[in-house]
Amino acid sequence: MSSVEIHQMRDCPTSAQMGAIETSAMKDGVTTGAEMMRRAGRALARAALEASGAGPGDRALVLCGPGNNGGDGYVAASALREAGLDVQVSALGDPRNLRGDAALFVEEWGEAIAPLDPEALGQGPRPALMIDAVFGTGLSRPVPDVLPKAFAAIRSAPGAGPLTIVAADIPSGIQSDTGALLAPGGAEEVLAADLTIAFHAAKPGHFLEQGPALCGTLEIASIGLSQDDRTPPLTEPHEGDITRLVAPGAAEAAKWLAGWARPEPGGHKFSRGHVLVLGGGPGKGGAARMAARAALRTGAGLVTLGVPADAITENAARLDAIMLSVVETADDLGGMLEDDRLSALVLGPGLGIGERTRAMVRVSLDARRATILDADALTSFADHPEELFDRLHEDAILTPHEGEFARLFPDLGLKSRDMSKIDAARRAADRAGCVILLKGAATIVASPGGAASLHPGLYERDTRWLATAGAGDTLCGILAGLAAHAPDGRLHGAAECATSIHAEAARSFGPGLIAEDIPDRIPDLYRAHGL
Ligand SMILES: NC(=O)C1=CN([C@@H]2O[C@H](COP(=O)(O)OP(=O)(O)OC[C@H]3O[C@@H](n4cnc5c(N)ncnc54)[C@H](O)[C@@H]3O)[C@@H](O)[C@H]2O)[C@@H](O)CC1
Ligand SMILES: [K+]
Repeated sequence: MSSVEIHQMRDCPTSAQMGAIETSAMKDGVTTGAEMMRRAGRALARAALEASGAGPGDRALVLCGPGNNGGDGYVAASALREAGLDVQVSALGDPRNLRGDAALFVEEWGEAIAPLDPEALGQGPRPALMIDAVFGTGLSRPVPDVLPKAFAAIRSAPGAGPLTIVAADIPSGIQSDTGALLAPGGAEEVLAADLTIAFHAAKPGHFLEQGPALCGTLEIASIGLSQDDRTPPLTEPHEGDITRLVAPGAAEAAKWLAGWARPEPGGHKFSRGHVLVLGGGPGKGGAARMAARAALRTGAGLVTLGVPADAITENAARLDAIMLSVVETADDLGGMLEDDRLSALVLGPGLGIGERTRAMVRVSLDARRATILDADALTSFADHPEELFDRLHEDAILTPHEGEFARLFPDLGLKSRDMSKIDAARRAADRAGCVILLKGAATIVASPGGAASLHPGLYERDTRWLATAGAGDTLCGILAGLAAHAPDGRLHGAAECATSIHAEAARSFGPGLIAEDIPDRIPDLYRAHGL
């Protein structure tokens, strides 16, 4: 199978965009619908044979739906038959109603097609492999109850060996644009695949909400559509509204990191940027110190921590290369910002919630530096988010987790949104007038105007060890370290790169990771990428 690893720069199209890509390829004579379906179904069969280890004489079951996803299933059924397996096909809906390419492959299959009947399927024997080709990108409403019932019956049918379930494009029930599971409660366990073969590109639903829990392993199969011409230059925000999938592989990461993080030859510390991290009072300094250390490790030439006078002694005892300044009030901060070599600001980690923080955010934003707002700097505006939005500008970035995001954008928060996480971040970026980095297992970076990228900390880029106290503070610091010497208006690219550095640093440490470990992994990461 011509699969590619997911950590390459790729488009991550919605269902409508996927349709448009296919239509334009057919119009341009690149391929035909039947050819795409044939490639999809054959890739599916090959992957299923490989994943299950099944061979001639083994039983295979193919569940086919009422659309083109079902068409892929009929191709796979014929291919598995050709490979010598004992294949049964079971269909949701009447296969005689299928039109176009799918109908062609029903004819090619030419054998019996049983209705999707849980009782009959539960009698066994359980197959060695099953292909789920019921719904793909066309799922538009909750799946009928018969589907999870059929999956449950097949799983518990009598049989000797294990069952491998392979999903065509996306597990049936997962909405391809949002990752939401459109199925009755409790269906997630029965509908889960061991392997998902996504066609042409990974879709948002593979990374968002319940998607990752149901996909198993994710592989991408080419179906003969050209891939490359849409990929934008590295580090530039993506024009248009196709989400960019950001998880660079080694070669791309090297170029990317060189562009963002490598010092200029003959430069000096000020040419590498000066980051100011603002911190809170005594006993509250850990988060800001971690952000500061991450900024320095990432490549800022200088980092200063600004804290109230009564927190100086404590911080001085913990810091060496990082400088300390007394910043009691917003006026003190305004004074410091007269030095225009201060190029990036971090406000939020451990800063405290309230008027002091709000005043410092106002002064920072008015100074028009690269300004990263996180944690307490966001929560301080929960009651009056418009006051924040009015001041934000294109050199500012908000880095909320879902909880902080919901405080600023209640209608776009996880519990109330009726759109994908990606579109929620896009809307928020438009409303706020700045870049939004919305954290999670899939992190979204969105800019006003629609550019959006998705960084998947999932599948082979699993970052589960990042779910630890203070990890977000180090992300702010990494971002500041890059933004400190990034050209104006390039925060989207800096945010993509920071998310990757953060994730890769965490992954390279692995089990037992705590936030303090993250900055100190960065030198190895840079060296490994030839910086
Ligand atoms: N040319 C193409 O369009 C190609 C499509 N491909 C496959 O086709 C899929 C998309 O095909 P379609 O757009 O036909 O969509 P699907 O096959 O995913 O499903 C759409 C069909 O299911 C029905 N449906 C949707 N939700 C339902 C529900 N909850 N209950 C009952 N019926 C429901 C719709 O009315 C429609 O008949 C992709 O995921 C991919 O697997 C591939 O074969 C490559 C080529
Ligand atoms: K499917």
